[in-house]
Amino acid sequence: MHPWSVDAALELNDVTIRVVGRTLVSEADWRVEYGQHWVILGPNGAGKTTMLSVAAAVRHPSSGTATVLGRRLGRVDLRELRRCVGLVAASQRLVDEALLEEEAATALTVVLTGHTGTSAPLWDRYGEAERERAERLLADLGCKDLADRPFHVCSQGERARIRVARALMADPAILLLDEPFAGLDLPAREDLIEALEDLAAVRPGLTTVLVTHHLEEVPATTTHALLMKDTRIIAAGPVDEVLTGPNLSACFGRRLRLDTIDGRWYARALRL
Ligand SMILES: Nc1ncnc2c1ncn2[C@@H]1O[C@H](COP(=O)(O)OP(=O)(O)OP(=O)(O)O)[C@@H](O)[C@H]1O
Repeated sequence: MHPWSVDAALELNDVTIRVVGRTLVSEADWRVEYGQHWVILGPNGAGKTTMLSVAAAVRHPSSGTATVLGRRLGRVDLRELRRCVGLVAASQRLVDEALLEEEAATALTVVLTGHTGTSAPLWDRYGEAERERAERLLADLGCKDLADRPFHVCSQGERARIRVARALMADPAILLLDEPFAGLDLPAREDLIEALEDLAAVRPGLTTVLVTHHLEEVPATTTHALLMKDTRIIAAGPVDEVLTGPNLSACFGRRLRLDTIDGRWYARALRL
């Protein structure tokens, strides 16, 4: 298929993002095709979350153009566009979890609120079909048995998977995950990675973008990688071409060695 004959899931051309007196992203060119699975890596403050906020139709470029799901930011109603984008970000709660905790909402209820994009459940909007869909999504994320468990008693790892199920409830064309592994212990991290790998198999059309600091957290199903440093993209493309020792060393400013085991990536500092 010719790249110009079809809209990309995401397309940034020469995008710069400035806030008062500060540049957060400089001259970014990035194209994500439907069905691709990207990881964005880079040191603290490199601009990863800012890039994701453009993809989530939360932030406009200060200059350049950004197209999300074929719609150009600045020309469309962002709220409408945001409904087509699933976002899981600890820093940007789309759901008032405190409220749901207070009401002892179950995991299933939390997922159902993703259908209406609301903090509280709107029961008259959920029928049998939505209920079945929410149960199926919990099963897809390996949380089938949690449906009736109050969300507030679920472990951090379980909550992380329930949040992904909630984000998928609106049937987004693209799923954005900003450090979804933060605060998870090793088994919970591995469970979430496995759930994301299973998701890629079950929903081949879904496009995903994951922001993380750790190579160990990159799912084996990842197809493309983007490395950022000091507001700039320093490499972007197929994962095998981008995730290399020299590229990661340049990105993180340390001499790193990269190993792959069972399709996953591991990095450590080179010792002399
Ligand atoms: N609204 C803002 N005003 C001023 N500076 C900001 C604003 N938002 C972000 N920044 C700064 O821009 C830089 C890039 O932020 P961003 O969150 O995109 O980085 P990141 O790569 O996701 O970092 P981390 O890995 O630490 O989460 C940071 O130094 C941050 O402090």
